[in-house]
Amino acid sequence: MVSLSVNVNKVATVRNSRGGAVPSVVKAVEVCVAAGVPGITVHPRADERHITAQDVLDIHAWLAPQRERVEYNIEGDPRPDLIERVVELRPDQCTLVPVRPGEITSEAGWIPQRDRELLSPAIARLQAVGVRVSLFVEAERAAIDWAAELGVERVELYTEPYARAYETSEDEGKRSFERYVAVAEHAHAQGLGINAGHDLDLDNLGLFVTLPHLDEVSIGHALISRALFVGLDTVVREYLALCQG
Ligand SMILES: CC(=O)[C@@H](O)[C@H](O)COP(=O)(O)O
Ligand SMILES: NCC(=O)COP(=O)(O)O
Repeated sequence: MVSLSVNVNKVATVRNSRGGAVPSVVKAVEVCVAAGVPGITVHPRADERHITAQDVLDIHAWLAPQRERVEYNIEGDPRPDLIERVVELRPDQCTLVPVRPGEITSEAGWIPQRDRELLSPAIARLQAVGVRVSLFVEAERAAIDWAAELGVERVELYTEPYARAYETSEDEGKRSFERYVAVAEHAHAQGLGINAGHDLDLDNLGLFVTLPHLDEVSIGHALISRALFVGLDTVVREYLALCQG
């Protein structure tokens, strides 16, 4: 079975659009856990445009009694303050994701053979306190070899190219998926665990979860977006009932 880690960044995006505490990110985590998810993901960015340092702590505190059955995955670039926070909290997993100046969302995996001075000390520091490290990579053999060389436990395959191909047509999606299959086999042969994420949704996920050796998918944008529409009808009726007395 593939583990689902729900990324709650988007809940914080809505909250931050107005300030204050609504909607509560911890409450969203609570609902996800009550629904049965085995994982929660956050991606605290340096500018705190969604998940804040306080959210990382609050979610950690709420998850603490659940950690036997719910994994906490903190994603981000290996900037010193984030690595120190992760070392202090010791979540189950830290996914190291590159950041490009000005990006709206993640745009690519780590480029093989670059950023060793940045990645190696961060990986060593995290592993020394028992945090599993996953490296966000393109679905390419060279990226897998680079991850294996760096000694991480897992890779997270960047699935946006697959999502875009699937959007074009199911056949394109299948062709793209075959590339991921070959890369997953290669990663598994090197002893790496396999995660995947970015723009996975209810349409493209069915095929993707058949990827050999897939351990975990992390999904945020599409899942939270759909939750709005699944819930909107109920909420409008609640408000109508009050307005109509
Ligand atoms: C690594 C990855 O693909 C996702 O975590 C993505 O970066 C989500 O971050 P945003 O919510 O900031 O777009
Ligand atoms: N690691 C990917 C993730 O957490 C969620 O990505 P997305 O579903 O918001 O694109």
